[in-house]
Amino acid sequence: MTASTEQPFRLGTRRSPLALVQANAARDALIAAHGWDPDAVELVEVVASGDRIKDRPLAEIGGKALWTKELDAQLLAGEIDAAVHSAKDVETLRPDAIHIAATLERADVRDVLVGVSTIAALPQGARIGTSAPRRAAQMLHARPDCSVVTFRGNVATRLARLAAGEADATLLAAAGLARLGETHVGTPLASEDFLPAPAQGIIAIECRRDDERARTALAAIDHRATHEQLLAERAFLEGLGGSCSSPIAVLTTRDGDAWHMRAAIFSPDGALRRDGETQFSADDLEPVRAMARSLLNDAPEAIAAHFDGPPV
Ligand SMILES: NCc1[nH]cc(CCC(=O)O)c1CC(=O)O
Repeated sequence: MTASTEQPFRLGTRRSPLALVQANAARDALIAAHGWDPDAVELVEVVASGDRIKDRPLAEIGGKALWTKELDAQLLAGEIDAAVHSAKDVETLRPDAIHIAATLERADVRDVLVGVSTIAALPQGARIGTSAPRRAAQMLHARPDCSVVTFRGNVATRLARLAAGEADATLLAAAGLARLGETHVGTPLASEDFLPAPAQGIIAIECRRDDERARTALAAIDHRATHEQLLAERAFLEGLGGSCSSPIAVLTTRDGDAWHMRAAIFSPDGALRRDGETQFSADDLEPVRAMARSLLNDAPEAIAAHFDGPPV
C-alpha cells in the first residue's frame, strides 16, 4: 500500500514521550510487516484526560478510562483506524465495538526500584513515591515501616520528583524506562519477588471490531504468545472484578506447552496478602477464572472490599 493509492492508516496515540515511542514501534512494525511506504502510517496525537490531571491518584479521578476515553471516541467516530495503548492502562471492560487486534512482543515485565539498590537497603521509615495500588501494597507488605507518597505524571516527572527529594525511592516499569532509553536508571526487582502488574510491558493496538481492513493489517504484527498472556491476565482481572484501584499482581510464564500464572492480591496497606497459582492453556482460561474465584472467596474483607467480583 502507498499513500498515493490508499488513505494512510491512522494510528491514534497519547502525547506522552512514552506513548509516542510506543506508537512509533507499532508504526514501524506495520510498515515492516506489509512493506508499506513510511508515509502509509500516520500518527494522530490525542490528549487524554489522564494527561491533563496530574496531581491526584487515578483511582480518585475516575480510573483507567482516563487513558482510553478520548482515543475510543476518535476510533468510534472513524477519525483514527487504530489506537496504541500500554495494555496495562486499558480498563478490563471495553466497549463492545472496540477490539484488541494486536499486541507487540512483551518487553521486560519487571519493576525497577529507583533511589536505592534493593528493598532491604531502604532506610527505616523510607517514603516510596508511587500512585499504583499494587506497587504501594506490595512494597508495604515487604516493608511495613515505609510509607507511600502519591507520585503521578510521566516517567520524567516521577524521576524529577525523586531527585527533588519528595520520596526516598520510586518504582517504574522496566519496559517504559527501556523504551525511553533510560536503561541506566535503578535496579530491576526479580519478577518472582515483586510481581508485575497485569499486562505490564505489553503494547496493545485496538481497532473497531467491524473494521476488516484494520483487523487484517494489525493481525500481521500480532505476537501470539504475548496476546495469549494478555488475554489470560485480563481474564484474571475480569474474574476478580479488579480495577486500577485494586492491588493486583500477576506473573505469567511459559511452562512447557502450557502457561503458568502466579498472582497475588493485597489489602491497600499491604498488611494482608493472598497468593495463587495455576496452569492453563490459551484455549481454556477457566483455570485462571477459577483462581480468581478462589482467591476472592478466601480473601478477608480488607482485601475483598477492593474487588467487585466476576461480572454478573
Ligand atoms: N501507568 C503508567 C504506565 N503504563 C505503562 C507503563 C510502562 C510501560 C509498560 O508497562 O508497558 C507505565 C509507566 C510505569 O508504570 O512505570
